[in-house]
Amino acid sequence: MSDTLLKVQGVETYYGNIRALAGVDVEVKRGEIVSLIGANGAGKSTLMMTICGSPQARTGTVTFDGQDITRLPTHEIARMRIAQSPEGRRIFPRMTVYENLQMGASLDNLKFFKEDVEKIYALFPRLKERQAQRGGTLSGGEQQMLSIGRALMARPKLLLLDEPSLGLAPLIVKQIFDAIKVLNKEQGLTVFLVEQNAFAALKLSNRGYVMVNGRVTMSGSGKELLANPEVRAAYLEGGRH
Ligand SMILES: Nc1ncnc2c1ncn2[C@@H]1O[C@H](COP(=O)(O)OP(=O)(O)OP(=O)(O)O)[C@@H](O)[C@H]1O
Repeated sequence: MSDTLLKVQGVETYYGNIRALAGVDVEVKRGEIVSLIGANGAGKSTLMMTICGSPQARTGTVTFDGQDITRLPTHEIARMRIAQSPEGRRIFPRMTVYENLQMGASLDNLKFFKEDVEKIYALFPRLKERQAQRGGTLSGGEQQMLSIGRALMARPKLLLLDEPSLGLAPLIVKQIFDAIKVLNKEQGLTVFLVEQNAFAALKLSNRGYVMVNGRVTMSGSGKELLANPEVRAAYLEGGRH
């Protein structure tokens, strides 16, 4: 079994005539937390969505667990156990917390359902307290916890997180990032994270990539990128750190 879980090679993704990704190479090894940072519109969400198959890459390849998934439909990619907490959380607002978690469970794993829900409640006790409450009435932080919890119900090999800290107070961001650390350390979960909060993301990550205008312009360990003067000037100076 290779160390590499996800490999993105030379990927170009278009919206009509607009090229959002201009030849992206990214690799995530088993057990790593890897972050992708960059400004608004750099192409970060497009890369997440391309990994999930919608939109598909026009050129290049996405390989997951040794298999070329570039042209697979999204539901088959999900069945390979890539789960996503998308930008904006996208929970079901009229369903309860518990029902939202049910929606994340895959038919393949129903025998683990109770155990998996309990694990998520242990990770985010707030969700247990709110289990009968409708998703749309939760706070932003609780909705983010639910979005991550729902993704975890799929028992992912790779968890994709798109801007989990967006719009949340620093204390809540810390709770969520601490939970990601626990999942990684205790369950060995591999995480690929898109963030504008570069400081929090790089601090948490083994490695990181910087994206500018649809291209990866820098990569390194979380520590190296945090210390890099260009990264500091562009993404960290004046930020919360
Ligand atoms: N559905 C779409 N149709 C057309 N263009 C799009 C679409 N989605 C994104 N784009 C364009 O693709 C580029 C990359 O957008 P993307 O959302 O991937 O960036 P991002 O780095 O995730 O930014 P943000 O942090 O603001 O979400 C932008 O120029 C954006 O305007």
